[in-house]
Amino acid sequence: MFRLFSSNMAFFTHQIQRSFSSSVVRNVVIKNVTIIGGGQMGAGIAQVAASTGHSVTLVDMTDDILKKAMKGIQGSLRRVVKKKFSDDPESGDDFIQKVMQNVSTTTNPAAAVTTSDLVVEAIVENMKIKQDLFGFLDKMAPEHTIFASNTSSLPISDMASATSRPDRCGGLHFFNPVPMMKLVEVVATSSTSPETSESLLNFTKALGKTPVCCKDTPGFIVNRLLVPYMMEALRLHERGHGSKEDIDIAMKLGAGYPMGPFELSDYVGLDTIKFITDGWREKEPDNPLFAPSDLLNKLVAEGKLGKKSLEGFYKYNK
Ligand SMILES: C[C@H](O)CC(=O)SCCNC(=O)CCNC(=O)[C@H](O)C(C)(C)COP(=O)(O)OP(=O)(O)OC[C@H]1O[C@@H](n2cnc3c(N)ncnc32)[C@H](O)[C@@H]1OP(=O)(O)O
Ligand SMILES: NC(=O)c1ccc[n+]([C@@H]2O[C@H](COP(=O)([O-])OP(=O)(O)OC[C@H]3O[C@@H](n4cnc5c(N)ncnc54)[C@H](O)[C@@H]3O)[C@@H](O)[C@H]2O)c1
Repeated sequence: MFRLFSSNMAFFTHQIQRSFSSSVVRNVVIKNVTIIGGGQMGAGIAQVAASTGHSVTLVDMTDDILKKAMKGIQGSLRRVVKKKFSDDPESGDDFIQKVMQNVSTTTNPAAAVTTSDLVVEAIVENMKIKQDLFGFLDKMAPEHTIFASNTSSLPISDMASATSRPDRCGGLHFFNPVPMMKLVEVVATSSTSPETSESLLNFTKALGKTPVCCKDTPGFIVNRLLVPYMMEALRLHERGHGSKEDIDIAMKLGAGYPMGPFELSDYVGLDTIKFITDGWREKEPDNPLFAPSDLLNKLVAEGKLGKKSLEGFYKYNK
């Protein structure tokens, strides 16, 4: 009798746990966010999430990188409050202080995800490294945690396949500079659950951004159009058909772009542009849109990665 009772209890407890965990999974209200990678994108995402009241943990490989990221966030916030609190600088200072208090940093990703509702990875554009990270974090994060990638070009489904939660994986593709750019591409794979997509869409709206829904196709919407354009500008220059300065002026004044293609490539990072096109070319070697550029390869080999290394197509001051 007791055995029957206890086995029934075990059954009911199991059912309650299942329905509880599935309802948690269904309704993820994102409050605690872990961002992995404190480079230009990760720091920007952390800033925007913290500015909108989320509790953010920023993870990178060394304390020095994290210190630099926090300094960058503070600098960017100063630019934001200069506008937002132009006639009340004291409130601006308070705002910065509150936002900075919403961000903590660590070099320990396992500890960072234990209370996380959402993990956003913004590390190097390399599938193996991203898969290793997702596979590792999958074992550490709670069941309800959603994993999102900020990848520019890699299949989200391949990253999701490294986890036991493909239904809770998706893409959140932000644009550089994150505090200024209004768009976020929300990417669903064939395994992403509608509940996960909804949570991600609600999160982007809570950040004050405008989301668009994308399929898990190379470059989603923006990069599938923008990257071939930047590469064609490079090849046009390599053919001797225009100086980089003239091409930049032409696209700004003739097409209304805020930056020319060389300025924008430097801004994005030449290593990132190369990672993107090399990856696409591997899959479609004959597609002329993904043809390589000797000049891009040379600059990256020399460590001239654009604005972040103070030299790319152009030189920059610190
Ligand atoms: C490859 C990836 O996967 C996808 C991508 O991200 S592709 C890249 C997408 N990004 C773009 O296309 C960016 C194109 N460039 C731009 O929109 C603009 O040049 C820009 C917003 C970056 C800068 O604007 P611009 O007018 O040229 O320069 P600037 O005067 O310095 O800045 C304009 C305002 O933005 C603010 N701003 C610029 N960067 C900022 C930052 N990082 N943080 C906070 N504020 C910033 C400035 O404070 C300034 O404010 P103000 O109008 O009150 O003075
Ligand atoms: N640069 C852009 O304009 C842009 C725009 C949208 C998306 N993206 C994508 O965002 C991602 C990051 O790009 P970024 O420009 O910020 O690069 P970045 O080089 O500025 O920063 C990457 C950061 O990740 C850290 N990192 C690398 N491996 C790590 C690991 N295993 N654990 C913790 N930290 C790690 C690095 O130390 C570095 O600080 C890439 O996937 C890129 O394609 C870039």
